[in-house]
Amino acid sequence: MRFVDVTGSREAAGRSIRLLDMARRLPQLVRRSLGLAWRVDRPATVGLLACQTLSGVVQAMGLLAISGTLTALLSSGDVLHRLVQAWPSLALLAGAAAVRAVLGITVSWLSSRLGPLMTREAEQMLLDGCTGVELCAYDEPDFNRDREAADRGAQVTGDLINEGQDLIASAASFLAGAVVLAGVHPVLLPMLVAASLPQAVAQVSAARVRYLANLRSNGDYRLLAMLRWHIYTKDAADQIRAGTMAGFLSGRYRQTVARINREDRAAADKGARMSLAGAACGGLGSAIVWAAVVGLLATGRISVGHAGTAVFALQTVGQSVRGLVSIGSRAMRTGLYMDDWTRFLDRAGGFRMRRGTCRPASPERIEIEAVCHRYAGKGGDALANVSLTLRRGEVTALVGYNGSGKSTLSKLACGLYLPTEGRVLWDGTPTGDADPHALWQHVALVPQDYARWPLTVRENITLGQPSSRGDTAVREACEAAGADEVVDKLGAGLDTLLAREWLNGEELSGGQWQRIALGRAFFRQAGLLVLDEPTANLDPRAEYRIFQRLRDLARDRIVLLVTHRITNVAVADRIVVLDEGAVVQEGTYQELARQPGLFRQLLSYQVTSDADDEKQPGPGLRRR
Ligand SMILES: Nc1ncnc2c1ncn2[C@@H]1O[C@H](COP(=O)(O)OP(=O)(O)OP(=O)(O)O)[C@@H](O)[C@H]1O
Repeated sequence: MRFVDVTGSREAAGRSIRLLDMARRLPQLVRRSLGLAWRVDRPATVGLLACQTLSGVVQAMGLLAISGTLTALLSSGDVLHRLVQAWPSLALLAGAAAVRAVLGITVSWLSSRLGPLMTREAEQMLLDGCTGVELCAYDEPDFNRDREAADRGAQVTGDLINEGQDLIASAASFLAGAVVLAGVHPVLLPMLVAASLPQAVAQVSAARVRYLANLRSNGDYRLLAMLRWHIYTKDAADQIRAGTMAGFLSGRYRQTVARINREDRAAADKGARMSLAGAACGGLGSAIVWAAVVGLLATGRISVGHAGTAVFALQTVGQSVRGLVSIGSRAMRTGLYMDDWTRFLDRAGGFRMRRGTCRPASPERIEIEAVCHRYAGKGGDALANVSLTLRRGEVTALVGYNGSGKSTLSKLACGLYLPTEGRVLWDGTPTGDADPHALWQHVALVPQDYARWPLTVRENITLGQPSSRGDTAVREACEAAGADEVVDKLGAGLDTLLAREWLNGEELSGGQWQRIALGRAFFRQAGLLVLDEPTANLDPRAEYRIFQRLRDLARDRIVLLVTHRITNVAVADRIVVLDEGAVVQEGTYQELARQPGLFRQLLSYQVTSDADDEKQPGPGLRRR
């Protein structure tokens, strides 16, 4: 059981991390991190840049002060005279150190302020991106994989500001040291950079190895997240216990963790070997540079004071080159994750809603014309050549076996899916040409798996869009759905929070939740009401009330009802029977009940099972 990256495109991207590639992309990364920082907090971004620039300048001044101090101290004359001569340089040195310390603290304060803001902003942008994709995106494995990768990218966005800042600091420090070193003797700087190259190559290679290992474990990380969710949330807690599944699930978890650990260990070992080889070559290179300094001093090409300055400058430049490479490779890895995030935002996984701009009115007629629909990755059509007209004032019922395409057809009527072939027309406008949000203003949908929002009852009914009539409208909708009885028993009425796990929250039964879900559909003044198995969890009295109300509701809207309760579909003006994605019968209850066909078959099963129920006393009756 493993999630698989079908295209392998991310692995290919990971393999492309090379030193030159990194050098090319680092400025991009810094720019991108600064761009996001600018978006969330401009003064802090300006402050950061100013502090870093100042810090580099101060460091260069400090190095020059070292040169001045050493030259003064090593010159001839008595000690007091030499100290007096060295005094201004010493003061500059101390001042530079103090200013750098203050700047360092300011930089870390500003970075810690910006980092979390950037992460939250990146998450928000991702959420906005997700709500703007076509519903069919969720049926595509690639979309789900890209979305999860983008989520990880959003999480690490905040790290990039620290890494970006460290990079700028190392670059400033490198520049300061390089200027001073080049002043001491021009041969030293290129020698030092050449000596640092092996370490740079090793560090980048090690970062690539770690990123690729992480990429290979990506599917396993997703699996762990899924298992964790099922193991520790309430949803399946009863079934894990009653089904004694705990051992099986944690065994699966352990197996997956073991796979990740194996990958991690192999990457860590390989990375360490690379770093060791790089460090050995780097050490040899450094020894050559130091030997060059000694050679220059011995041959009188540089003074003792300059040699002392070279020592400090070499240390500074060496440290900053190592910093540039190690932070650079870390930033590169973060950048690859961030690439996943930006790529997702740019294309919304390739599923951004791009429909028309027509703003349809509340529909009088919905015409479904020769519609075929095929889900992603499926070999056959869920709907094949379906034609149907839904009219305001009518209740149309869809019936058929499981998987016959009823829910798919209802979602096409709502414009949630666009048909792969054929058209769905709202008063003549194809759903693909309409502004989707304007179209959904006219839709009230109770799907089979309705959401149980952890919000108050009121918000669960209004979906955060209260009407001008306030609670009166909410109460009317509750009454229509039979949810008034539920609300009356709740401690805080409409203000009750429907989330048991939170303080003062309440839990509802399955049927009570269904009444709330119906209440929210009745509250919405929408021209199309779609009820998919609206009474599956209701008791017979509540079910009776709902079906009684349907006729009233249909007076000024189109009602589409999907149900397996065949005896109840008599309420519908028209019944459409689906079988394997095709319409096989259409007519009134009386017409279809008389004709031989699937409807009569379905009806006979239900009537027989109802009659059997009547004949066979329940267990309680038998006991008596
Ligand atoms: N999101 C999806 N991705 C892929 N296939 C899907 C998806 N939703 C439904 N299907 C497939 O489409 C076909 C029709 O499903 P649909 O949910 O429309 O049937 P239904 O008649 O509503 O079934 P039921 O009575 O069980 O609710 C089924 O074969 C199902 O497997």
